[in-house]
Amino acid sequence: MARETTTMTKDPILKVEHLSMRFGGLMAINDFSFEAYRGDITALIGPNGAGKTTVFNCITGFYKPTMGMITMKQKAGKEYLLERLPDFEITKLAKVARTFQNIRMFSGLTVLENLLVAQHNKLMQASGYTFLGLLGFPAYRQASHEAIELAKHWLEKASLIDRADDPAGDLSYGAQRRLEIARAMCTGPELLCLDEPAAGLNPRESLALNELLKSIRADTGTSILLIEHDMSVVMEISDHVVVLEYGQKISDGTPDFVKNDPRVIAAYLGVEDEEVEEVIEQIEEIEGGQGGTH
Ligand SMILES: Nc1ncnc2c1ncn2[C@@H]1O[C@H](COP(=O)(O)OP(=O)(O)OP(=O)(O)O)[C@@H](O)[C@H]1O
Repeated sequence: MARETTTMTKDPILKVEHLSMRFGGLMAINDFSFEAYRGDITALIGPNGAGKTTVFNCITGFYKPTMGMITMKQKAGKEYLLERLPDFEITKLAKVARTFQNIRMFSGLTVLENLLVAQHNKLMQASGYTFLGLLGFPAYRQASHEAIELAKHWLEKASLIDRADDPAGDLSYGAQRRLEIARAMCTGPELLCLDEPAAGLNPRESLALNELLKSIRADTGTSILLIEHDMSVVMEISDHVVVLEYGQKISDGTPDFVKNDPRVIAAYLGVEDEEVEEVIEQIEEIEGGQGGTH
């Protein structure tokens, strides 16, 4: 497995160690370890069926791994073993939020209401888990005002403020994807996990997504972990790329390092290990040939 060493001095927010996940006779993830660094956009890539979504489901509590340890280290130093937490506590306590490959939102609620539902926990707490909200209790009124302000903030960021009162189901596909990200940001995550955020987007929507993710990284310092097939998105916005093939890590480093790694090139071309060198030689020949024409 190829690994670049320059990233090793960074501060990890997420450590996945010796993760394995078995489905009956299928070992979907086999002794997989990697780290995501604080403040980085980390991309998890690999061919279809490599195990990316399974890793995500283990991190976010949808699956309990067969083996392995997943440690989330918050900014303030507190650590959580995610494989031991139920999924709702992974969001609430560990501050890990996620979006899904298939968009999940309340399409009959307005765009703004979707972001308020995401802050339900905070509002319930302010109501003392009783009817204090109905009585206009000051602490509840304050929390409710703050929830609306936070929702508006993320609607601005996601370029959706003009659509705040429209039903979420009326938004275009690309706008729904941005709404999902805004909704996840309203839970105040330290780690935002995005499952194929660019899937089905046209080039203009893809560009808007890139800008949103880069602004989240720059303005909030939130770390982002994403699964993505669209290499233009991965190479444009990622600080760090981890590559999976058949449930095992085959490469780990910067986008430049990974895209030039022979194992990665071979995995994407679907060749056997013993053919890797041959494929690299062919690629070099082609690149050499192209170099002469520029
Ligand atoms: N719940 C499950 N039960 C049985 N097998 C599963 C389950 N979830 C995933 N798998 C299998 O585990 C392997 C990895 O699947 P996974 O969806 O994690 O891959 P992926 O890299 O996300 O693929 P894609 O890029 O196509 O979404 C596949 O062989 C898949 O069929």
